[in-house]
Amino acid sequence: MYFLTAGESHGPQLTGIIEGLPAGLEINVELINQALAARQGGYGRGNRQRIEHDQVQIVGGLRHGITLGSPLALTIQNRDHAHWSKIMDPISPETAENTLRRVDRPRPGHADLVGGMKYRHRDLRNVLERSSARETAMRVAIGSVCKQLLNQLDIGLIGYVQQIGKITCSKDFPTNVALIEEKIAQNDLRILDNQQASDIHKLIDDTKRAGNTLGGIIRVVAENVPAGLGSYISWDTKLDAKLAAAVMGVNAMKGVAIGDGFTAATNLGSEVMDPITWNEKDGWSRLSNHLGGFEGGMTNGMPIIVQAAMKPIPTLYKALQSVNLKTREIQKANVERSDTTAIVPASIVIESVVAIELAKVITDTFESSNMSRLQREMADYRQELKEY
Ligand SMILES: Cc1cc2nc3c(=O)[nH]c(=O)nc-3n(C[C@H](O)[C@H](O)[C@H](O)COP(=O)(O)O)c2cc1C
Ligand SMILES: C=C(O[C@@H]1CC(C(=O)O)=C[C@@H](OP(=O)(O)O)[C@H]1O)C(=O)O
Repeated sequence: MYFLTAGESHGPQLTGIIEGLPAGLEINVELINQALAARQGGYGRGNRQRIEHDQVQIVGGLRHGITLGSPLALTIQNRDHAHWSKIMDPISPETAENTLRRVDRPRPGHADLVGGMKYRHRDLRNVLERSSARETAMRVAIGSVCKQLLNQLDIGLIGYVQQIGKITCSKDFPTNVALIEEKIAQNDLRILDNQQASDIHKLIDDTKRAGNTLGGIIRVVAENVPAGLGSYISWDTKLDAKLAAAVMGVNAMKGVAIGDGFTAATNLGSEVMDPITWNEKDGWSRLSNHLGGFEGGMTNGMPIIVQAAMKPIPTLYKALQSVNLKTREIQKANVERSDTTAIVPASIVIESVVAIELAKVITDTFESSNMSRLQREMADYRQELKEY
């Protein structure tokens, strides 16, 4: 299975294609739209989200709500395009008015300067339109399709916010997906400990007032994943490596950890390895899960735990120093309308890319041209693991 996205932030639409989904997979479009709405939400977002009302259209690969096994094609309209139709016209030549509105003061921390240098763009809009995290809306739509596939194989997963700026949002980290869903539904920060919400709202408000931005840490948990997905055989078959690449592929991510991650490096072996146990009913298991569900690049049957560190948003309303591309004068960086923090939507994006990687490894591992056959194969495999 693989996927591709296309589309600019203020272009007409986002487009996505997923190839390699089994035929016979029931897709609930409402669930995709719910995930898209969740990605638009969260405290700390900028005004763009008041304009957009993300809804997916499925324009290929689906008939009567059931996949055909052909490529699934999805689109999401950019409502804001209506205000940018001249500047973002795909066909007509650039107008004189547009030339005056070129972006020429690159923002530190965004793709502007290096993207301009590499592709030799003189209008940095040609870079920022695609480097914008607007594209993550499509990854969430694709992720929701993959999550539905996983759910139909009894695998659950959820992403939530663990830390915002310097505030740690919970001391306990449960692995029960239903429990996490229940807790994060109680606030607009996707945090477990609702009592912290007002402190965090204040932190975001103060940061916004100061023209500054915040990052944070996201945690994703996947439960009931069978052991043995991925392989130790070669470096590029390790599933933890693929997850790390997918997570780092999300805009603004600066770190990925599996399980205890960097903390494992400072602890003793006895505090990090997860002792093995067995019982008749459940088969093989572990007494703890410091390794986040991975050994040898393979799932080991424990919940998968992935953490992602997101840097603060690069566009600062109190802009940092930059240099004008045309005049070479030192000037303040360009300010595009921006989020103060996007840690909440990013938690849904990270959940989505983890779902995509899990769906990929499953459809690549098992015979997956038909969903009920895949379900049968997966059930047989789970039974075999139990009896090992
Ligand atoms: C959901 C989400 C929303 C974002 N919103 C903004 C934003 O409003 N302004 C901004 O400058 N960067 C925003 N970013 C971050 C930039 O897209 C990102 O920093 C930029 O593409 C450069 O890539 P890099 O940080 O991965 O190096 C957002 C990221 C995500 C995941
Ligand atoms: C459009 C989205 O996020 C955008 C991501 C983004 C960036 O630089 O990454 C910059 C902002 O773009 P704009 O200037 O158009 O408001 C965000 O709003 C979205 O998440 O749907």
